[in-house]
Amino acid sequence: MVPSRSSTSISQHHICDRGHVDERLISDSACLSLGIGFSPYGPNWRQLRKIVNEEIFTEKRMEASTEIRKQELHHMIRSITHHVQQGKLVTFKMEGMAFTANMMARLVLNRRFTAGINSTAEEVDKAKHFAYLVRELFELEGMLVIADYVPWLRFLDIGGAEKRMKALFPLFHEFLNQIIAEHEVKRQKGPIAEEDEDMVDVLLNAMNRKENQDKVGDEYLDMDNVKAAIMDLFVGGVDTPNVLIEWTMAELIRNPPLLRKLKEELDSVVGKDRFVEETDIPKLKYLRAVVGEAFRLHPAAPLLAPHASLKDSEVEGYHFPAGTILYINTYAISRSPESWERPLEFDPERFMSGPDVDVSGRDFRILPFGSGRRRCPAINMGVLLSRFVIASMVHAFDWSLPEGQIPEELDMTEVSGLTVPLAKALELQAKPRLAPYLYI
Ligand code: HEM
Repeated sequence: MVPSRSSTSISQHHICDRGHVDERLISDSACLSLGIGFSPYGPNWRQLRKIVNEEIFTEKRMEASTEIRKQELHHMIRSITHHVQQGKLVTFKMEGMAFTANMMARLVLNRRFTAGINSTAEEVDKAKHFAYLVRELFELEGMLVIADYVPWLRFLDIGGAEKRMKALFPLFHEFLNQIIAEHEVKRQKGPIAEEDEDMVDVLLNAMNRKENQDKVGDEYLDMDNVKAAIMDLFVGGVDTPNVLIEWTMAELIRNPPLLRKLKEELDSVVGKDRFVEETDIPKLKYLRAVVGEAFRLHPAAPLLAPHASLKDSEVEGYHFPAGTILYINTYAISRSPESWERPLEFDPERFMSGPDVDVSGRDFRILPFGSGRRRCPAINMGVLLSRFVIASMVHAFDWSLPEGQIPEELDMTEVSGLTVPLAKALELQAKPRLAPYLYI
């Protein structure tokens, strides 16, 4: 699909929604097709999306979760400091993953993903099991499966993805049942203040509302919808920000003058006696330009999620029969020389004059979160997290490549999948650069 005008047409005429679901993902479990991300357009999706838009990703809840993001970021800084003290390299992806997974797990499920130093043996076991489930799901989602392209070869299960999915889904169901049971126990003890509700509570409230109970058939949201939505929200929020964050760091390491400029901005706005706060971000114009440029050059999900035409349609002379699977190549769009000067160059200066880069789906030259009604519902959170992590990392540590490696030769090879991370995980040396008492 060619850049801007086609995307505009598709979005405006609403011909394009999620019609197709990855066959592997739903074949052995109704789970994903009943949630948000992979479900086809219909009453269930409309209701879940309304809850997500109007009750989950609201400004009020974003504000209420500030402390969770701050605490988890400080965990990340402490974990990196620990590596430094042991003379180890920092694998940026692993630290980022622990941050996003713990933060999302707390927001969605009210529990951490990794165990802390004071955790009991039972908590450690639970955290390990949870980590296993999520890693296995990410790996399977990213696998290239021949049968998705040549369906009649499915019976061969080349690569074994289907067998692994079959083994994984019962474990996921069991895990989700436990989470729901824990929430039910908590909820029976009495009403929960709005600011203490996690996303599971919000979904359970919606399911239990009289308005929903009175509905029938596809209109009715049941426990399977709630479980599928829990998975979507957790999984949707862990990998994508992490991929973007690792790419941004790689670009900064490869371009030392840009890294220096960002550090100078951070020092002048934040100083050296405290860590970055989310409230600093509006004053950090260069930071916003750096992250915007990373969204342009490295969209985490380059083909978005698969879309499909809902009816026979004509767009700019191309005919799309109903049911055509459409992949929107946002990677090609944001690297198109028709839209951008020097499109392959990482140059935050392009966003330094004028308003901030718009990644909300209105500027069809840059669509890291998609566009139209199936665009990411968590754009504000995704942008905020990416800016907050990059600002904090660049401000709290001096970063350099391991001995003998030079920035210009950093391996920027990509690996393909649902998301596109660096093929070789970024490994860096870190040195704390702020007042020493902050790292204790
Ligand atoms: C940098 C961060 C993020 C990026 C780049 C990103 C990107 C995307 C993209 C490209 C899509 C598909 C859009 C389409 O197919 O048109 C999507 C959908 C979705 N994202 Fe995000 N996302 C991010 C953060 C998050 C977070 C933090 C959450 C949850 C807490 C989340 C939850 C979802 C969900 C539920 C959908 C499915 C929406 C639907 O089909 O109606 N995302 N995201």
